[in-house]
Amino acid sequence: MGLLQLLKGQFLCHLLIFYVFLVSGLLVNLLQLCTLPLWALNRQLARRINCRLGYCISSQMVALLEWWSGTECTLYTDPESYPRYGKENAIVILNHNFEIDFLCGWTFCERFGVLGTSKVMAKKELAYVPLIGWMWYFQEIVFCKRKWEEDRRTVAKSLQNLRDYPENFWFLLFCEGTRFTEKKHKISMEVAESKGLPKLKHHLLPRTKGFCVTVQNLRGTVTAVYDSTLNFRNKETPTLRGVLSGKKYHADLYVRRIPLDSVPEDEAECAAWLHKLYQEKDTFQEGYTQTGRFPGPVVNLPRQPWALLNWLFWAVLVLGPLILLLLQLLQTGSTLTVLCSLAVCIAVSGAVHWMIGQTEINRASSYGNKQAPLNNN
Ligand SMILES: CCCCC/C=C\C/C=C\CCCCCCCC(=O)SCCNC(=O)CCNC(=O)[C@H](O)C(C)(C)COP(=O)(O)OP(=O)(O)OC[C@H]1O[C@@H](n2cnc3c(N)ncnc32)[C@H](O)[C@@H]1OP(=O)(O)O
Ligand SMILES: CCCCCCCCCCCCCCCCCC(=O)OC[C@@H](O)COP(=O)(O)O
Repeated sequence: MGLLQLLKGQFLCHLLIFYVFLVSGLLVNLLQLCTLPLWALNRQLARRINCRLGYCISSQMVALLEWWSGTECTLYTDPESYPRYGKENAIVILNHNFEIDFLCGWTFCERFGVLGTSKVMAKKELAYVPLIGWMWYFQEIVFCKRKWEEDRRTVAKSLQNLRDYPENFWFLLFCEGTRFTEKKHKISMEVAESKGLPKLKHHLLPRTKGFCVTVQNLRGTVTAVYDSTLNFRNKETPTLRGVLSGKKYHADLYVRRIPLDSVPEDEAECAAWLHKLYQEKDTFQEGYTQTGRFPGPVVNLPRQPWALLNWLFWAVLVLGPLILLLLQLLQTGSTLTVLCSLAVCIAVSGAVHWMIGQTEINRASSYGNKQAPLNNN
């Protein structure tokens, strides 16, 4: 094991990385708060500023994946569609099997220049995650409670807000609604059976309402659906803890561009269209498990330096004062101040632990663990 690799596994390094993330994130959240009056005066300018501020936070996690862990992300896609990525508004559909799938999604956003504007339909609970959840509020992320009676109005309203968004954005939908577990898979296949739908091997049965409401509300704003299927080589099961410890993973992503015009307008037809799409996705995953690759050619998409430069900027800004403080503490600090500093370190490491916990599948919600009652409206 090289010295660098040894260093990447050290708790002190993780603490420093998290310190930069935490302090810079809080500063960015504060700046975002300061833009509140601007929303009333010049909404479009406020949105553009918030995209860039949000980028300062999310790109730190991308830098962690690309530069710290050195994870490789390979894109399989049709070279004719490729030039349009990042230059149009799109709905992205992604399978939800991995703890770092959102991070791989962000990496692709970064490479196509839409990281600051990336959007998602996220469960409401994530709005309360410090830094990321607070940042999302200013980035106009669409939150849902996964209770259709309540979501149908609020989700449509949030989607309508995006109709005059000033920059190109990708809107991510995990139509399965929750992360894949064997138990959730078994139950959702019972639902599939009761609806006369073919069984899926690698996906949960997609929830169609969020997709249909998104298409209805963003038609005319979004031009395509990017059907994206993610997997990892050699049956890797990547984790955020692994990434933080410098473990290198190999992600493969297959993207098909589907013009939005070909998605039916009628709700029942739209739902059937989505079910068919997931059956196709399932065959791609099956092919991947058999051959280790997706159909279609590989497009070379090198990592960009911006995420790393952003991290270095914030690291210089917030680590300098910390080092000065620590030196002063060592010279003049009483036992009490040293103990207080230790307590702060313990609190910070507790915060990392809790935030990483949000990404862990074994701490996933119970959503999808039992059949929701059949809904006819
Ligand atoms: C490639 C590049 C990538 C680019 C990345 C771009 C952007 C990145 C940006 C950010 C990255 C950060 C990512 C953060 C991740 C956070 C993600 C989440 O939080 S996922 C969870 C939240 N999102 C969703 O749930 C979306 C999908 N859900 C829906 O669409 C739902 O319909 C809903 C709108 C949320 C409503 O939920 P509800 O529970 O009320 O669902 P339904 O009404 O749909 O449920 C009833 C329906 O489902 C059938 N049913 C019952 N039980 C099950 C079951 N166990 N499994 C499947 N289906 C079930 C039931 O019969 C009803 O069927 P029907 O609709 O036909 O009546
Ligand atoms: C440089 C950065 C260093 C940072 C170190 C640690 C930072 C930790 C940051 C935590 C970020 C939290 C973002 C949460 C995104 C989680 C996405 C996710 O996967 O949500 C799950 C939902 O889709 C479904 O929920 P379930 O029903 O499966 O339950």
